[in-house]
Amino acid sequence: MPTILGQNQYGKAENRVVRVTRDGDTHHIKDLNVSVALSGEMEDVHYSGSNAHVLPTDTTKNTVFAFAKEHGIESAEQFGIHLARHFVTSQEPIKQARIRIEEYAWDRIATSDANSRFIGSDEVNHSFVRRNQEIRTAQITFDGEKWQVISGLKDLTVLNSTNSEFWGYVKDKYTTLKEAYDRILATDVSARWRYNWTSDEQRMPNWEKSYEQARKHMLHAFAETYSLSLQQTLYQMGSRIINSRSEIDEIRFSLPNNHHFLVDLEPFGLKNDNEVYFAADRPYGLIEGTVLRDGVEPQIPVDMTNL
Ligand SMILES: O=c1[nH]c(=O)c2[nH]c(=O)[nH]c2[nH]1
Repeated sequence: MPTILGQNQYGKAENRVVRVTRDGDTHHIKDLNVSVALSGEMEDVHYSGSNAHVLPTDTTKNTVFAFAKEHGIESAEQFGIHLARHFVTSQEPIKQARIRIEEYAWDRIATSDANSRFIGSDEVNHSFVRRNQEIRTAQITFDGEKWQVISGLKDLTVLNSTNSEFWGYVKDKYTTLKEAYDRILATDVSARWRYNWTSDEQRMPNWEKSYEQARKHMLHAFAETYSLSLQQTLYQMGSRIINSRSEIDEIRFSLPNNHHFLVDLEPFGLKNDNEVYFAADRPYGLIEGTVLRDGVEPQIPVDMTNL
């Protein structure tokens, strides 16, 4: 049977680059995991083994580290833009570059009481503690003309200990769930949002500010929504971001419902007045959805877990 080559891409995955910027005694760090995927005129290497069009994956790795020195890392998005532009414009056979980045945030360690970090007086200039689990993500794609930037975060764990209900749902012969009028609502937010910045002609968003603001709106909407379902909360979080940030047109969420079940303490003669819960880790409800600015076409993939 004759065969032909289909979609293909190559590059170095998971380049772990840590960039220290020294401002006198005060150091700043950016900690990234950068994956490069290049595609273009790569038929020959697959069909005949000719490497004439192949920039080695080893070189793509070196470029990541060299660019960390040469350009610094202002933001994950800006760093990805430098890299994508470089690969597409410097190598004729390369027609598209996709850069995926995870960023791990670090906080400064404060050496006196906990409040000092707000005052800033006792922060150690060069000692950091990794910020819980939350990971920032960015995917930058460039085809020589058009940009697509999808930023996001994952593992942002949030919980409301009240203001959440779930009732009025469909009941069939397999339904045992009791209606809840005051429950815990908890999830690990995974979100990806797409910028409407697509060309060098447009003014580039301030990536750091935009990330902070998107995260803030998401958290505020989670906290402020009196929730009748996680689906409703998802939509509130998404629409708050779209309505507040003109540079973002689309946002997709994947929200596990981290169930907290009230423990029956009757056998011990104790009343459980919404105080003691069993935090189940699986199975979990998985609520996913996209919120779009009216009139725009969705572009974030339905299964965005690899982004
Ligand atoms: O917020 C919820 N949405 C659901 O669709 C659902 N289904 C369920 O069993 N519990 C919940 N909670």
